[in-house]
Amino acid sequence: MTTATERANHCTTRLNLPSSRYNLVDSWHGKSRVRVAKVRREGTRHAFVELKVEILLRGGSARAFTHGDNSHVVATDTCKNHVYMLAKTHPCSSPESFALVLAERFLHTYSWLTQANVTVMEVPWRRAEVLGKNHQHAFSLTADGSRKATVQLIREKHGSPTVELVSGLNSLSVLKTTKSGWEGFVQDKYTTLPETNERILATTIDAQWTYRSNTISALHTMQFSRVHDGVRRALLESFYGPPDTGRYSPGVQKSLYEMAREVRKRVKEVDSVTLSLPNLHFLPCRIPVFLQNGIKFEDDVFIPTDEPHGIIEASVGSPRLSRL
Ligand SMILES: O=c1[nH]c(=O)c2[nH]c(=O)[nH]c2[nH]1
Repeated sequence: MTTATERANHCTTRLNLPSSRYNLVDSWHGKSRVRVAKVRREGTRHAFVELKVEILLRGGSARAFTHGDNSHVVATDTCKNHVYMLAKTHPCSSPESFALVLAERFLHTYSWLTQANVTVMEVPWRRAEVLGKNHQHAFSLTADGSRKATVQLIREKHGSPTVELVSGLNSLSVLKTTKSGWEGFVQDKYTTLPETNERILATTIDAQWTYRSNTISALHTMQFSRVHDGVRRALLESFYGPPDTGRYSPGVQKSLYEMAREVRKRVKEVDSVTLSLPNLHFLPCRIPVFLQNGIKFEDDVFIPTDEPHGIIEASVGSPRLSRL
């Protein structure tokens, strides 16, 4: 679920670095893609959740790498078992809460660990609707974006552990057929793209956000599902614009900024928002057979492409977070 470089960035170095050139600098291990599903039964009405979990543990196991001494290694198989054990008692109602409790469980159980990183992705099953009614126990898989949470829990020498929680909404695909353009960009001998004030705008939103309150006790009482719904609504409503008129977008960059600002404006718990928006091009269909037959492109027939695509990313947060 994460790349090795992301994991390396994640596992901030707290080791005493060895002086020799080829010593172990840092190490961690864990289990990836642990899948678990939970049914919560409230009478005949069931709730269903499927999670994909990744665990990375740091601390105490350097000698397993350098000397083959596994005496302080929690087997990756054991890591997996903790996921199922927790699912038995935890409602699994939000990836954030599950990740937080799981990370705490590792630090609490194994005293030599200095850090537990847990990422939980929720598979987007939604309650089925039949004849306009919510079904009691049937679900369908949607392409409506999925929730993700990453918790980094660090044991401090004195006092309680510190925590960093990043929530995410991934792969939420959106499109609008007008009220989008791209003009005024650099023109030089390499430029071939014509300017336009009429085009399709399509993207797949990947959003990540951090929280203003970053203490374990504040996070334990946070209503993550309400926050998530608020973030989703802010992103979508900002991208779409009002239903009757829409809102003109002069570029993905401006849309992204407006979307992120809308999240911060509406959802008070959110601190910084990072958005990654691919620009999924729908090319005007001006193929030779159209031209030969005198058929004009009238903003009607397009050729959808997914490769290559533009990629526009930015973080929006308090001024103290700004690097620009
Ligand atoms: O909204 C856009 N932003 C860009 O940076 C860009 N670049 C491009 O070729 N088309 C677009 N569209």
